[in-house]
This record gives sequence, structure tokens and C-alpha cells, in this order.
Amino acid sequence: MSTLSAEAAWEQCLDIIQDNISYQKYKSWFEPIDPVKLEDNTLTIEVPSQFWYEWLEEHYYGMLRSTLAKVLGENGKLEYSVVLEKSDNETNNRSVRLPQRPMPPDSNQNENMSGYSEYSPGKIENPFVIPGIRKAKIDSNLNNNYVFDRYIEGDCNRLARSAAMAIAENPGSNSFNPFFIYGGTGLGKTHLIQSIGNKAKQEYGNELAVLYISSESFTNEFVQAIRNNRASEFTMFYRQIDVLIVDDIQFFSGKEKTQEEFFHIFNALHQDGKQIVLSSDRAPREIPDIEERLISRFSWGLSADLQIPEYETRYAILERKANDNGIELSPDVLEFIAHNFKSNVRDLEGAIIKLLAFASLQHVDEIEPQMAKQVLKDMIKESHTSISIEQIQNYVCDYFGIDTNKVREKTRKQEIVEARQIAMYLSKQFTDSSLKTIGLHFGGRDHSTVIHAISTVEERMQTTAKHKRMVDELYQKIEMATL
Ligand SMILES: Nc1ncnc2c1ncn2[C@@H]1O[C@H](COP(=O)(O)OP(=O)(O)OP(=O)(O)O)[C@@H](O)[C@H]1O
Repeated sequence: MSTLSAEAAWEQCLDIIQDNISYQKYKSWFEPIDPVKLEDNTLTIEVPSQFWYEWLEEHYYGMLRSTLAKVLGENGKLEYSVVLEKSDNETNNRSVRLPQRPMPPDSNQNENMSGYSEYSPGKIENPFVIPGIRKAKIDSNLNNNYVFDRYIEGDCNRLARSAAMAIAENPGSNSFNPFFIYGGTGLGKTHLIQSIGNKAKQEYGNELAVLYISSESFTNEFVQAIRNNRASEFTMFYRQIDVLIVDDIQFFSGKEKTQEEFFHIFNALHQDGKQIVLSSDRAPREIPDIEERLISRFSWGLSADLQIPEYETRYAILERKANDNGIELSPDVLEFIAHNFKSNVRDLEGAIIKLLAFASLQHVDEIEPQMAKQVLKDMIKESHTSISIEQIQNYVCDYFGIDTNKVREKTRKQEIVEARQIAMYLSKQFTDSSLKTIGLHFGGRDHSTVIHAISTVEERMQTTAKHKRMVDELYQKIEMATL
């Protein structure tokens, strides 16, 4: 029977432990532990959380058993008292006993006492499930506006949206793990993956630790953790997460250490049935400089892409965004925006915000289509895709039913001259090319010929209605092609 006090026994244990693991690990995992009591040759120690206990169990089981045997004899036992968080102000403790498992085969005490990096006991089943333990409070980093209700469904996102919803309702217990969502900029990846987090939290409350993080922040935090010798705490933190949402995973490209760390976290969470949600601007296989083992894991669950929204979805999104911003827009204005902002949802939002700013600064109650055109003119120009002089020549020659090569030749036939001049005029309108460059595309003519062509077209547009109509029609055709 031992006459030691709990403090003295633990002190002796710490001496042994300290000699066998790195100072950093000792400080991180053993220093914060308090001895509670020593009764019936059973030493009770208090650990800060269930996770702490599990970590010790998984990584230091062998070492603790042999240490205890040295201090208390072969039948010495260890009991953990886990601090339970009941509410923010209230805490209580619950005790669990270190199970009497056999020592790992072919290990002598010294080998066992070398800490988790050297001793790998394999997957240890944790026999203790302690009900009612709350997860440590984690700031989920979620934006409350990114919810399913505000995410308009369309053909462009139907699969991704319904999978996301299913995941949020049943995180981890579904075959979409990981859920990998990809698509171009401003198409709604962040909104959708955050909706999963918000919905899961709404469904499960504090039972579920949800974390949203950009891959850049993950990388920065990891670098900091290494710098401050806190890599194991970093890992420990991520291993507590039930729903881990990592945005813009393509930024892991070329960052080998971060990829390795993420690989281990991914494996641990996946193995424990925790949900992983990832986003990227491209499909897994297309991300450069990412380890093959990660790429293959990214493809384990479900990959879904987001497409550019079609007209009807753009219209519905605009209507919704206008509503959310307290601005009423007529169908004409909504149509105008939906027709002119095609490439992504962020631009649609930008258009609404610009109109909103205009309306409030100018004290305008209702925005007329003409007004909207004027206000959004510059944005529309920016969102145009560029068009080449050759493409303009094709449009014009198609319109006049002539062979495109003709406008580049020396011919002076009246209808060819007219088409050539209009094509030069439109090239000036739709491209940033200099007069000299435009001339070069029309059979090496000089810039004065281009100036002459432009002024001739402008003059005729003012004097001949038919000519104006022709140029306007062509202008619209080309404009449509650039949207
Ligand atoms: N289907 C949708 N319904 C409503 N709003 C949407 C939809 N898709 C995108 N949005 C909105 O468009 C904006 C841009 O979306 P988000 O930031 O999620 O895009 P992203 O794909 O993550 O872009 P990036 O790759 O540039 O980060 C957000 O304000 C989002 O709310």
C-alpha cells in the first residue's frame, strides 16, 4: 500500500515522463494536468477536456502505464478526471479509468516511453464514451448571410445545392465525404459551403464543432504554429472539428508542408466520420502541384461544379438581391441587367449595389431602364469579353454576304469599300487597337485611311437612315457577342 500523496506520486511520474519526451510535448500535454487524489493505489489526474484524455490515451498510453508501474508498482492504476463544460460559468468533472489493456507486444519500457512520434500503438479503441460533454467553444467563422434560403437554385447549381443540403442535414453520415465543390470566380462556392456550416449549426447546435476557414488562413496559422512550436496544438485543434469547411483549396498548390499537415488532419477526420467540405476554382485533378494522395482523397466523396447561371436564374437572383437590399426594380431593369451581366453572380450583385447607391444619392424612387443603362454603362463595358478585329470583319462580311478576305484586299468595288469602312469603324468602337494596328489588319492600309473610313461612316450615319440602321444592327450583333 502506497503512503505517497497524489502530488508526490504525480511529481515522480512527471520526472520520468520529462526524461522521455521532448520538452515541448511535456509542456503541452503534461504540465497542465493536476493530480487529484491517490486512493487504493489509483492515482486520479485531472485533464482539461475529453479530447485531452483521448489524446493521452492514443499517444502516451504505453508510456503512462510503464511510468505508473514504476511509481506505484505493477497494480497501480490511473484514473482521469475530465473537466466537463456544462455552461459558460459552470463546470463539473467526470472520472474515467485507464483501461487495463496489455502493453504493446515486443516493447520494453524504454521504447514505450518515447512519446507519440516514435511509438505508434495503431488505432486504439476508446472504450469511454462520456455523454454530455460539450465541444470546446469554437468560433465557426461563418457569415450569417450565407444561408440556403438566400441561395437561388437553378440548372447551374442544382446538384451542388441539393448535395450541400443533404450534407448539412446529416454531416459525416453520408456518402458525400469529402464534398468537393468547384467553379469559376463569383459563382457562389463560398456562399454554398458556408450555408452547409450555418444549417448544420442550426440543426445540431453546440453539439457540433463547425469550422469554416480559407486555405490561406489555414496555411498562415500552420506556419505560425510551427514557428511557435505549437504544431501539436494546431493538429489537436483541427481534430476536434466535426464539420471542417476549407475554401479555395487551390491555394495549397506548391505548399508541401501544409499539404502534409492537411493530409493527416483529413485522414483523422474522415476516419472518425467527420464531414469535410472543400472548394476550389477547378476540379481536383486540375489543381497543379498538389500531392497525388491528396488529390485522390479529394475525389473520394462527391465533386460537383457550379456553372455560370442561365438567364432565368440570373433574373431570379437579381430580384432576390434587389429585395434584400430594399430596392424595387421594374422587370425591364431586371431584364436589362440579366442580359448584360452574364459571367458571374458577383457582378450581378455589383450592379444592384451601384443602382442602389445611385438611387439613394440622387433621391430617386424608381429607376427607369434608361437610367439603369446610364449608371451601369461602365460596368457593362468592363464585363464585355474582348473581340478581335478578325471577328468583327467576319460579322460585317457575313452581314453583307461577302467573302471576309475581300475587306483585306485592294479591291475598290463599292460594296466591299462600304463593308471595309464599317468594319474599320466597328473595330475602333470595340477594340483598344490603334488606328495603325487596325489599318494593318485591313491589308496593310495606313492610319489616315482608317481615319477617313471612320469619318465617312459617321457622316453617312447622320445623313442616311438606311446606313445608320445597318451600322446599328451590326453594332448590336457584335455587342451581344461580347457579353
Ligand atoms: N445562387 C446564388 N443565389 C444567390 N446569391 C448567390 C448565388 N451564387 C452566388 N451568389 C452571391 O454571389 C456572391 C459571390 O459568391 P461567392 O463569394 O460565394 O463566390 P465564389 O465562387 O466563392 O467566388 P471566389 O472564387 O471568387 O471566391 C456572393 O455574395 C453570393 O451571395
